[in-house]
Amino acid sequence: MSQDYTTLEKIINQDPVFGQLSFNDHEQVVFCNDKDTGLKAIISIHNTVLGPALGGTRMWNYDNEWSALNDALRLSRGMTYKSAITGLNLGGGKAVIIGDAKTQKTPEMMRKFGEFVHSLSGKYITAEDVGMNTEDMDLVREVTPYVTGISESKGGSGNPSPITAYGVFMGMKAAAQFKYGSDVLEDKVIYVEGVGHVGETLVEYLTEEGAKVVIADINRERLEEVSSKYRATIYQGADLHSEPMDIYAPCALGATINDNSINKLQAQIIAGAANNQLADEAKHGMLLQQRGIVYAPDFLINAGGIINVFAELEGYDRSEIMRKTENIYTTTIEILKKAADNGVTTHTAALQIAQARIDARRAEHSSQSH
Ligand SMILES: NC(=O)c1ccc[n+]([C@@H]2O[C@H](COP(=O)([O-])OP(=O)(O)OC[C@H]3O[C@@H](n4cnc5c(N)ncnc54)[C@H](O)[C@@H]3O)[C@@H](O)[C@H]2O)c1
Repeated sequence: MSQDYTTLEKIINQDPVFGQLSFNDHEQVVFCNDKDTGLKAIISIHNTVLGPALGGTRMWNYDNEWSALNDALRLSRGMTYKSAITGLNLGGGKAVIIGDAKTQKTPEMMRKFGEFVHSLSGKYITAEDVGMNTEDMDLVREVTPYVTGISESKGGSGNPSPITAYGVFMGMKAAAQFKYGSDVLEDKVIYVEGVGHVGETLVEYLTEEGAKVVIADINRERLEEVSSKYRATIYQGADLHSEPMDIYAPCALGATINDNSINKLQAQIIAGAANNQLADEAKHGMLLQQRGIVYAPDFLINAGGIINVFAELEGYDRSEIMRKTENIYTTTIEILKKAADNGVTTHTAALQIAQARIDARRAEHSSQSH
């Protein structure tokens, strides 16, 4: 069941914190408030069984605080499974800052946020997400070592988005191999929704391969820029999800596969970078399965970025990062097959593998402590 957190009555009638549906065994949630800088942030630590909770910080002008909390909870849970399925020794965490990244973000705010991250002593390690860039992470680095995705000039690995895009491209090709028996994307009509850091590089890969790429974004400047660079067609209509297409690549925010969009979708494959694409994992995953639409699980195919920032912690080796990211192709094929063989949704198949790894590590920990 998807959660409706938009009416006050519904919020009051549910237990407003631990009882809400996005709360799913999260270990710790930290509310960060600083009047001087205007910082209002939520750090959500979902799980640290496999290692410290690593996940980016998103700055977004949320409709309300409830919506921000839900985003943090859902995103941090996704990070747990992303790292687990990718074989990284990391837990899942994520932070959100409430506000407009264009007009409200200041260096003072970023440093203050860094102090809150530091107060968790490494249990949570941050990075960039929507509304953040490497310069912001450099500011956080001034006050805490628990940050990744800092500039190359400062010893970091820089912007992880191109690697994320490469992983999404690999996942998309794997889904095409599974669906069409060929992973060649030439002439496929592919809609990329959101041409920000990841979307743009994905468009580059797709146009290089000769796909017919259509792009959509709420930011007109981005559209013009990406369109002129890669000769991608700008979507002019008002209802992208109902357009005839082969592949839909959600690369903006989450939950675009929802009650409104799902029955209109004409794509045969969904493969994109956005986190939490399914508004309701069980229900919408099942509907996609019933409609024969191959859904490449988001947390599996968008793991390139976390592979990249993890390498920053472990010692940066670009060729190893690219190899691990390329491996998303093989893992995606395995998961799509597993889902088909077992009659479960692709999301469930991926989740089961990730959960098994966490459970095994938890069992190891508890046997060691007895
Ligand atoms: N950057 C990474 O390495 C990385 C890694 C894993 C997952 N992701 C996820 O991928 C997605 C994109 O990340 P990014 O770093 O490219 O972010 P970004 O902020 O650079 O780009 C997002 C783009 O989406 C556009 N957008 C927002 N709402 C939209 C809407 N309703 N319709 C169309 N366009 C819309 C924005 O204008 C922007 O251009 C996010 O969901 C993020 O969480 C990113």
